[in-house]
Amino acid sequence: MPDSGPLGSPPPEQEPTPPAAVQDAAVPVVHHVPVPPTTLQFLAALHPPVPVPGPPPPPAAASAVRDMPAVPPATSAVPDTPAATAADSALQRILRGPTGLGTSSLSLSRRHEPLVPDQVPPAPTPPAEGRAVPGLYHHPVPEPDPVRVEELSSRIKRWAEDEVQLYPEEWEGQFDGFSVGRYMVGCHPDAPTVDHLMLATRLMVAENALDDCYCEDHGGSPVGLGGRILLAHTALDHLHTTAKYAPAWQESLTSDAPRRAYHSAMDYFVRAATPSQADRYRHDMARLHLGYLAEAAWAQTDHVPEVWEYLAMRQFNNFRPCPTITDSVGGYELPADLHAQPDMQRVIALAGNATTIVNDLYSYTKELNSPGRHLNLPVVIAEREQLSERDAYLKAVEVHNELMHAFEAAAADLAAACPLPPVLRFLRGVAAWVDGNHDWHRTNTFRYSLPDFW
Ligand SMILES: CC(C)=CCC/C(C)=C(/C)COP(=O)(O)OP(=O)(O)O
Ligand SMILES: [Mg+2]
Repeated sequence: MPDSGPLGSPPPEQEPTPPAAVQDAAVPVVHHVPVPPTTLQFLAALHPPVPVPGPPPPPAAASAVRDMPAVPPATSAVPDTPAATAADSALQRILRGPTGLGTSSLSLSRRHEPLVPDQVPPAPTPPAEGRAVPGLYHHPVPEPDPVRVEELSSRIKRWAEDEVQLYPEEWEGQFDGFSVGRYMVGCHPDAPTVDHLMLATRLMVAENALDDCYCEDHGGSPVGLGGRILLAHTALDHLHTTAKYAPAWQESLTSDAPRRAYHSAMDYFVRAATPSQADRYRHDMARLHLGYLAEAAWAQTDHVPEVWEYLAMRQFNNFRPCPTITDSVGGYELPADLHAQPDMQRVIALAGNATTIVNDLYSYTKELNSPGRHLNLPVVIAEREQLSERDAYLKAVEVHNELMHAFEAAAADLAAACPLPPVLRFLRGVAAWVDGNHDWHRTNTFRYSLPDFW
């Protein structure tokens, strides 16, 4: 059980205690008054200019690269097409934090209470290093709050080591290098407390533990994956069975690191979230597991899918379960019927797809150097469309950019059509997750490096 740290917050059995979320569970009716269309004029910018480190000077050869936009300017969004400009301005109008009486709790820019209220503000943290993929459409984000990052990093490590015995000593460096604290602080700027951030962070660690240990390079294999994944899934979606067989299932939940992590992280989450938020998460994890199985089936037969088939698999083997808990982490609830709307489902799918192709681009060299053939979008495009590695990679950047623009356009349309406060806040939360995810990939030079294509 982690202690609650200097915040002096209650132990996890009682925390986090977002009264709104609990109330929403009991009273699923949305009481927010619909905001008139003029809402858009009341919104403050979601993506204010943010200083980001300039890229290293491009090598002389870079000037020979045709059709590549200039390396992103040091502030604001990085547009790449005329369509981008239109979508940008629409999104910026819509995804702004509201102002005016009674709206402060809906604003991402309000962020959170200072951890130590009387402390003199520390000097601004210098931006972390790491180069963005040239030509990638993205939004730079402010440097994640270092005080929060430190607190969260230390608490998650205590959870990993003391509560779920996640890794043997020799993997500690990799755990630290993953920088999950920085990741989650950057992705959830509206989390009210570190306890709320811990919900997302435990789940993120658990999701990666299962991927590494069951599917990838920490003992994973496609052989027998279906059985292992199904049994691990019961840590999220419990087995209800007879008295004779229940104890064996219960015991299985402690039998390996992924299951210990899933079980514990879900236990905290269920106690903090509403039943429909927990069920949303289970559904998203079932999607994720389905994606792992398709990837494994193709790996077993060394099958390279067509590009669209790969994109379909990657829509399931996807970051989706992470942005879709943004309301639980923010201490409010997007009601289930609004979450289920087809337009919202499209926004979520596009956001998940853009974030996941970001991973394909940043992890490209890591995956090239791993044993066997590791599918990612550039690899599949190269194989299926008979392109050079470089041209395929650049084409994958274009695919990503189109997904990002589609996400932003769909979010803007939905915000205009349904400007309810929890919808707007959820959309802003998903957009913040998309941006934070990019920033974590860009800056995680321990894990990722870019290919030498520019
Ligand atoms: C939900 C979650 C965080 C799962 C982890 C696996 C996943 C769905 C990703 C999008 C990460 O992709 P990948 O397995 O390729 O990760 P690395 O490239 O090894 O970082
Ligand atoms: Mg990857």
